[in-house]
Amino acid sequence: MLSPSLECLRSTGWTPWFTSPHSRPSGSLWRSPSSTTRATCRGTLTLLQVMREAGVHRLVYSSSATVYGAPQYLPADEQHPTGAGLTNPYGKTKYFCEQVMQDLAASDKEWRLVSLRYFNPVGAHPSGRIGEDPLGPPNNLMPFVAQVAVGKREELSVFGDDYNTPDGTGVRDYVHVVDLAEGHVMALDKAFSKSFRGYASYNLGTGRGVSVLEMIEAFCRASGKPVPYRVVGRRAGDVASVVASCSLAEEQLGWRARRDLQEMCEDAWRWQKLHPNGFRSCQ
Ligand SMILES: CC(=O)N[C@H]1[C@@H](OP(=O)(O)OP(=O)(O)OC[C@H]2O[C@@H](n3ccc(=O)[nH]c3=O)[C@H](O)[C@@H]2O)O[C@H](CO)[C@H](O)[C@@H]1O
Repeated sequence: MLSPSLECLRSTGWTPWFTSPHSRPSGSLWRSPSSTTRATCRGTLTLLQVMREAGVHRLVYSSSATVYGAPQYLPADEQHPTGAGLTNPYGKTKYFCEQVMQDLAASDKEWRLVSLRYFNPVGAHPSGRIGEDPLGPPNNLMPFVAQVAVGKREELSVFGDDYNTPDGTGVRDYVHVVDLAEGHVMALDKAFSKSFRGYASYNLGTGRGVSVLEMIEAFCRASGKPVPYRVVGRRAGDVASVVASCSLAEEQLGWRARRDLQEMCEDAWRWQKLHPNGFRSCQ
């Protein structure tokens, strides 16, 4: 199993490797926690093993704000404890992989490992040609809202309005996918910089919290379409608020999110409107 990957790594030699979440997780991860663990942990461990065998030591890793669990303070910075009170299996796998990378970096000074803790990636490429195409009903908020706006689904279920937040609905730090992509370029620069060795993690968010109701309102404004919704019970594993402190990424990577909520909604809507059936609409 390892040999084709090993060959590929050896031939490229210097290439840093990314590993991404196997899919946008959420409700589905509760239905099959063991496959989430298998896909995320086994894939990362195999990749690290193959990299070591091939003498490739640079990696930009896709981690998640979920490693903070229910945050003890906000905005959560990189010093915030991780691993305690994790609310879902996906967060546990990301925490575990981060721990393995820290141990590797401590055991061998050749490693240069950069872990990016994504907050809530949303939006689409501004061209409207690349966007999110969930398989089945979307588990995450923005793609669901987009499918309601385009008429594919009747209404959104708002998971709880009794949280300790300004309007009672969950607050998250949504970040435009293009900002996120730019964060990866900066992280690559870091992995290649002469002064960097070992392991570092960075939050990628905006530092601004947005509630579910604010998101619905912003999407209606961007699309000019209504988004009917109904408040239902809380979703298992959800926390009230998660907001990033991104000053470390700004200081050490030179990265800052530049796109606001309106732009996230406009770009997601452009993609959804042009591709009501996702990538199948491209054929
Ligand atoms: C519990 C859970 O699975 N958390 C995952 C979900 O985080 P999040 O729960 O942060 O993201 P999300 O987009 O699923 O939900 C954002 C907010 O919208 C609310 N909401 C969401 C969908 C919906 O149909 N109605 C609704 O009200 C939800 O309760 C939350 O307050 O996605 C992240 C990636 O982006 C991480 O993978 C998290 O592990």
